Amino acid sequence: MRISEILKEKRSFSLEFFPPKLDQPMEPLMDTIDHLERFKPDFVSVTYGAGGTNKGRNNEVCINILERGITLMSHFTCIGNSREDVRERVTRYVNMGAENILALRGDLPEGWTGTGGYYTHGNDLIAAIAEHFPQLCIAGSCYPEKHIEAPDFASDIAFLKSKQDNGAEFFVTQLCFDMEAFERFLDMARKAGVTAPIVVGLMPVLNKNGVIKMTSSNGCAIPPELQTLIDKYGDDPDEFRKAGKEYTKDLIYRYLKTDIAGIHMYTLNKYKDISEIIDDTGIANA
Ligand SMILES: NC(=O)C1=CN([C@@H]2O[C@H](COP(=O)(O)OP(=O)(O)OC[C@H]3O[C@@H](n4cnc5c(N)ncnc54)[C@H](O)[C@@H]3O)[C@@H](O)[C@H]2O)C=CC1
Ligand SMILES: Nc1nc(=O)c2c([nH]1)NC[C@@H]1CN(c3ccc(C(=O)N[C@@H](CCC(=O)O)C(=O)O)cc3)CN21
Repeated sequence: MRISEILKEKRSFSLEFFPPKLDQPMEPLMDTIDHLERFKPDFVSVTYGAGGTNKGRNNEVCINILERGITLMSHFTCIGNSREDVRERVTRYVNMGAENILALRGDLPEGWTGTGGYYTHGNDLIAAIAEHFPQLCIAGSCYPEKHIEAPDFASDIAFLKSKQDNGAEFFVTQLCFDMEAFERFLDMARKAGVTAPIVVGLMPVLNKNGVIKMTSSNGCAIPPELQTLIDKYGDDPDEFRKAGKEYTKDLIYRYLKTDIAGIHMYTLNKYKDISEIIDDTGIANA
């Protein structure tokens, strides 16, 4: 199903998985999906390896999701893809039966200054996919705390608007723990004419290093409450996870009070804590 159609009817609840590295087995991920399938997510996304290291695994996981009858949205990036590569890979993806795609520039591999491919940014990739694959529902990404490379908010939001103009039908946000920043962003985007639904990308707080790595590499703030958690339980992974789950649930409640189109939760390929968060907050039944 096209996700844009789902978003017309309800607030979505969705999950994100990443393919295992090439030398890792598929079973743990399959086991995770087996466990999380019962929540009947409106869709699931599958990430796409930077530098193309696990593109093959992305395909495998996508096929599996479709075989399960779950609505799929694969990530797809410009990194290292010529014009022909994009045409070929997206054609293969459409032929699998997929109807949705998250079109991204992608993370630049260490030392790179550009995508090393024909397209240079999310917005031109979106335009190309929209032109050649009108049957696909295209999503783009957006940045409540602005993209780390963007010089200012105004330009980042102008590029966001151009993604919509180029054919993106909805957006998924970067992780954001700072609710005030999020509300400001939402306001700015709407004022700039971004009318498409905005689904929140949500990173569960389960592991100190994961949180620090993702926030610092993406230029996201660690609000005082989260910093307190790090200071208090940083040396005790179990206690951190316990407190982090409560923090995550609270974050979800706060997001649900805002004008968002859905919650897209990173599963980090784990199911126990994720299931607990979904059960306790009831987000799967909203
Ligand atoms: N937010 C999300 O849900 C997800 C984000 N990502 C990551 O997000 C990152 C970037 O992907 P996108 O959002 O597609 O990047 P993007 O191309 O939209 O933006 C990247 C940077 O370039 C600037 N920019 C955008 N269009 C431009 C243009 N036409 N000319 C000059 N500058 C422009 C932006 O302000 C930003 O600083 C990657 O690191 C990707 O892997 C990955 C998965 C999901
Ligand atoms: N810049 C950027 N690149 C991405 O690939 C990306 C985003 N942002 N934001 C949205 C989603 C979220 N993604 C991710 C990817 C990894 C972790 C993470 O915590 N990884 C852990 C390892 C997890 C594990 O293997 O158990 C880490 O320590 O890197 C979180 C969110 C991928 N996506």
